[in-house]
Amino acid sequence: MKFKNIHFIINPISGKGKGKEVIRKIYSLFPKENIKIKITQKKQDAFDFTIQSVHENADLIVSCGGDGTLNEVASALINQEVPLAIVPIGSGNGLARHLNISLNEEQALQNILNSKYNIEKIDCGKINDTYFFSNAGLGFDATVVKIYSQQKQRQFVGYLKCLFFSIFKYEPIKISVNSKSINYTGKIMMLNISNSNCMGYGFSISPKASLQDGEFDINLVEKCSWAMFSWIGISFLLNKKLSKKRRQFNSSQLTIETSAKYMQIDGEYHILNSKRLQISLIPNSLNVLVN
Ligand SMILES: Nc1ncnc2c1ncn2[C@@H]1O[C@H](COP(=O)(O)OP(=O)(O)OP(=O)(O)O)[C@@H](O)[C@H]1O
Repeated sequence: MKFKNIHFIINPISGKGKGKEVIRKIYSLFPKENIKIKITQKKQDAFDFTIQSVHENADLIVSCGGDGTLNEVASALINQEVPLAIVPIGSGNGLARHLNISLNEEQALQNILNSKYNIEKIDCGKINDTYFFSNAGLGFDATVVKIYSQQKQRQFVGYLKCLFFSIFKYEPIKISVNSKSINYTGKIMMLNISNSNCMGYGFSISPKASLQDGEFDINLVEKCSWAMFSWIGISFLLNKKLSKKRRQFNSSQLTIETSAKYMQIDGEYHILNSKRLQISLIPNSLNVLVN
């Protein structure tokens, strides 16, 4: 095995408690002298444990959890040499899918053990003081995530239900977006900023997004009727533009002024405490094991 001091950061409740099963598998697969296991108990633990692991000279840090845990571990590794590996046990797993990491936890662990992955540098995103790795959004997708975060059914069917309920809850929001490629002020249905090409569950609204191109792939959907928005939803599935209300552009820097009270960041619900969002891409800032 290539790595001699692997630290596993495990969220035991991720993916309906799959984390506990992962702990057993790690102990059965990896030599004890080469590993350290840290189990999170609450939000922020994964971030703090990762910072600690860097100081303890870990040569690989493995996030075993969903997108929330992954966001915390990766945020602590920006501009550090030590690489990140992912054992995806959440529900969406957007970044892991983009990186072609096995969604079977035992296989993902075997691939780390047998050094099947390569180390590559990827771009990361920053919104004010918060990092993101997969995608972030304001408007409709944020409403879906907000409703999803309040319910217990954390699987695809649950997600579809939230999508349906969001149609009745959602109100278009006022926004002003400024970047080198677009200046837009008006009401929107949604604004999604993608670093990776996958939002979770294999679903993508920006299939050309690359983690290594130095730019975000951005989709802005202007306020429109629900019939038109549904049509645009179909355009996302077919990967065709189909409507002038959907604008697509690339940028590495954006400034947003918004009346929105919340947004989604890597599929997690975030309350906004500022009306001004400074969004920037940090190129080649994270070392990740990829397939
Ligand atoms: N022991 C714990 N008990 C309760 N919550 C925890 C614990 N450890 C971490 N958390 C928090 O649990 C939340 C959800 O974690 P995570 O996203 O990894 O799993 P998930 O919700 O199953 O996956 P996904 O986000 O892909 O649906 C995170 O906000 C994390 O900080």
